[in-house]
Amino acid sequence: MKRTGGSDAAKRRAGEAAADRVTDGQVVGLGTGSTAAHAIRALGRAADSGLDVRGIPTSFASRQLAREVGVPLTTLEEATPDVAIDGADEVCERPGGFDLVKGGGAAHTREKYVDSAADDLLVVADPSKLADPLAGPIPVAVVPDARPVVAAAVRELGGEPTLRAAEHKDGPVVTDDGNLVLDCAFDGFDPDELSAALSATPGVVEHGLFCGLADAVFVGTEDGVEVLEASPE
Ligand SMILES: O=C[C@H](O)[C@H](O)[C@H](O)COP(=O)(O)O
Repeated sequence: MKRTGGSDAAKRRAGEAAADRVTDGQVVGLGTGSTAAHAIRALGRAADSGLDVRGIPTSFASRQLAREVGVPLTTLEEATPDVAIDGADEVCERPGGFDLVKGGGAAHTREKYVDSAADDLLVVADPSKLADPLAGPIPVAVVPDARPVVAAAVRELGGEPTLRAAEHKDGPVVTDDGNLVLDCAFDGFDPDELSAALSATPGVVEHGLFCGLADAVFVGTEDGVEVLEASPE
């Protein structure tokens, strides 16, 4: 579920600090959400000042924003991202890295394959996103016809699925790829085990657990940015 606790100034500091890590000639996975949007805007300004950068968007929204602010775009067919900058709904440190819950904006399917393809994943967040342990719910994108069987499988795993409703239309949220989202609440879970079980469920397109993918987390605060680097395992 989308957490809305952090201030926009904290999100901006995180986004700008991560964008600052991008170097000339790099291809950047452009995450989705209000925090990643600040990184995209910063990359637009950097491109304007002469930085050679190309972005691979993870959603309709990040593509639109990148176009508006002047980040040149490319695709996974043409390039591999050197780095991805993406937000998160929850961040929890683990040995050797971080576990994330993503998908509050229903973009986690594209985010997962773009973030996974990047050499480095930089997460941008505010302190309200730090969690230990992860609490969820876990967004699960499903093929629309498969919703009842995926919901039954989630209940078998001990979860309670809720079809995500759209805010400004009657009916459910439909993802950029035409899928539905089940927000699945669990009363405590092991991220690796749950991730594997959800990935193995027929009808699941992608889920919002990103285990061990992130290399660093930029946490914007009211007066600066704290950078959490993945600790050695
Ligand atoms: O589907 C959306 C994404 O996973 C976002 O990166 C995540 O929800 C965080 O968004 P925000 O920075 O707006 O809190």
